[in-house]
Amino acid sequence: MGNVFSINCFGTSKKISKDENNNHSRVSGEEEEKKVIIGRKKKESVVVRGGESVLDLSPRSTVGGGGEEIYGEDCATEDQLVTPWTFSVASGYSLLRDPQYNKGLAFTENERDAHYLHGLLPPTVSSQELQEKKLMNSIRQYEFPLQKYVAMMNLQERNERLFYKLLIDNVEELLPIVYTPTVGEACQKYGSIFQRPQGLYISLKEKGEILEVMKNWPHKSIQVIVVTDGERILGLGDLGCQGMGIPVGKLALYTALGGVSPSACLPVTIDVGTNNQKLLNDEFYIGLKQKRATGQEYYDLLHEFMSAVKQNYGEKVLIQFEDFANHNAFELLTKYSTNHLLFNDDIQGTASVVLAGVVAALKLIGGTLPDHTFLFLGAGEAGTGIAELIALEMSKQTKTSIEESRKKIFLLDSKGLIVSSRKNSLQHFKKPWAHEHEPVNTLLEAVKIIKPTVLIGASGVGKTFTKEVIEAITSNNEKPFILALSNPTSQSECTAEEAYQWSEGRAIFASGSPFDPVEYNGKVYYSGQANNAYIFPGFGLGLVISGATRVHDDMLLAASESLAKQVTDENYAKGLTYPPFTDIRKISANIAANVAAKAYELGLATRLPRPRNLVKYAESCMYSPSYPNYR
Ligand SMILES: NC(=O)C1=CN([C@@H]2O[C@H](COP(=O)(O)OP(=O)(O)OC[C@H]3O[C@@H](n4cnc5c(N)ncnc54)[C@H](OP(=O)(O)O)[C@@H]3O)[C@@H](O)[C@H]2O)C=CC1
Ligand SMILES: CC(=O)C(=O)O
Ligand SMILES: [Mg+2]
Repeated sequence: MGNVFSINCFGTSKKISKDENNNHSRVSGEEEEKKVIIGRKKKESVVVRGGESVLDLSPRSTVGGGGEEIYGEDCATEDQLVTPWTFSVASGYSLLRDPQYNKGLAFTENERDAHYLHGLLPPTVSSQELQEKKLMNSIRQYEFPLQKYVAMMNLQERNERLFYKLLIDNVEELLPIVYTPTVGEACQKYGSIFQRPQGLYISLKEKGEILEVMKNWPHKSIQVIVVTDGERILGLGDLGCQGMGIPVGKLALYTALGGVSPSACLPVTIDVGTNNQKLLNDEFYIGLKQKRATGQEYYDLLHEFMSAVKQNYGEKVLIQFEDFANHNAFELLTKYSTNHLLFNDDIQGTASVVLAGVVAALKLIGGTLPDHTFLFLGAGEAGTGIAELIALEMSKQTKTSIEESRKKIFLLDSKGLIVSSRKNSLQHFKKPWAHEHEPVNTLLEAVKIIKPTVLIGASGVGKTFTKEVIEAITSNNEKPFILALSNPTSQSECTAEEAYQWSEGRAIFASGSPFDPVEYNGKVYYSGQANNAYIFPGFGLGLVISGATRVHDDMLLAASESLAKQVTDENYAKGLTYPPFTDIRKISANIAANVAAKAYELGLATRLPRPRNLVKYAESCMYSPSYPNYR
């Protein structure tokens, strides 16, 4: 059996084996498979993969002027198949098609010369700023948000740095495209708009082989994984495998908003089937066409996944559970949070962002946190998660028990107010909220009887904050704080316009998906976006930079405190309870620093010694989308 030798950057040589068919096997090893073009070397170009350079095996020209095609398909027959990846290609052509390194027209003359790019690009050399301007012009011309989403995803697949530059520089304009609300529509239509796969798909078919499947992912140094099983995608229900849009979108925010390097992010969708009949009937559906696996089969697959993550990426990779249905979400969180670095964004990230909004809102609505009475529509992951963190903070402030603090917080589910007479039939996460109270069937009745000062919608059902509901809360409060958290916009409990109109301009309002400013009675009202996107990127960065081993509730409080502190007088003057997303990288660095500080304080940080200035350290760790210069 012959061998090809490659030279690694430390000057030693390493074998690339050939299999029995004389095909070059993939470069193996645990190193990051990171390609850095290090320049022309005589007639071969050289690619460094994870500290190892591989002599170019790219095609030579053939008689007749045509290039020998890269993947050897020309020589494939039905009997003799070829393996597409057995040829390692390092040409200018492949550089242009590698989103991690591609710069498009921004490749300089020197780079074009060094990397065989002449002729493959038109003569103009553009700046990244000009590329950005051109792309923003083109994106703005699309009529529908979904078209913009597809354009952005294509850009991400073509030129990663330019994608992040656009997203960072135009965050308020593009966040609603790559994230809620448009990502919701994208997930619904994922099968039809599907072009190039993004993220890692792990289905029941991979049972017993998840570790092997994970090794197919090109990057080895993963720091953050966002994983969904697609069963509760925003407020849109079970979208099965098409939920992939969510981990992809969340991780784009980890990079753009939190500065975690894109190659350290891994989006995962676990496909155990779907109970969405419309998708099962859809010929373009991309997932397993079967009903959802449940019970032991489901938990075994999840367990194999969790074990494979630890085995492949180590103890310190952060796992974010996202958009699982609540009948699995709480159980998975309890089961794995003691032995993995993980959190559930819908339960915990949302809690942290809403607590921050409430604390900030005190400047506008008055009183202290324990002075307020909270009423939730929705007692699932978001509702009970938020309620629990508010109660925790209240009991810290009042030095009373959490049971005592819970008495100021009421939740309604689809069957009415959660009260003690329902206790036996309640899901376990609702039980702590079963107050001694007469049954109440509707939200309107509950608002009238309980007289909340803060109303929080986390039901996933749009239009449930009716005119009567908002009038009722306004009649009891000079300034009611109303949060319509459900996503996407179609599921929002009310619109900003409705909140301001029906409260006659008195409500302080925030929502999960963004609303434009509203003009009412000659005054412009601004509403904040109460979305966990404010928290998870900075929260995750804080965990990563401190080398945290576990997530602790006090870290969620630390993130929340930091976010609330960053609301400025200028924001308050506009009625905002969250700072604008335009400052999000600074906000994330501060959140990261507060979370990391808490990790050190709790003895849960392993990155030692502790950096003295954690904000500066967080900033210094953040990914920049500017193009590097290639030798
Ligand atoms: N803004 C943000 O950052 C976030 C927003 N969300 C949004 O919150 C919503 C809920 O998410 P999540 O908590 O995870 O979902 P869950 O499915 O866990 O919970 C939904 C809850 O709403 C209740 N509900 C449903 N319909 C009604 C109704 N008509 N009246 C009263 N209650 C009702 C359900 O009742 P029952 O238990 O009886 O079925 C359940 O308690 C989603 O739209 C999601 O997009 C979620 C996370 C973050
Ligand atoms: C924002 C979010 O995580 C959700 O709506 O599920
Ligand atoms: Mg979510």
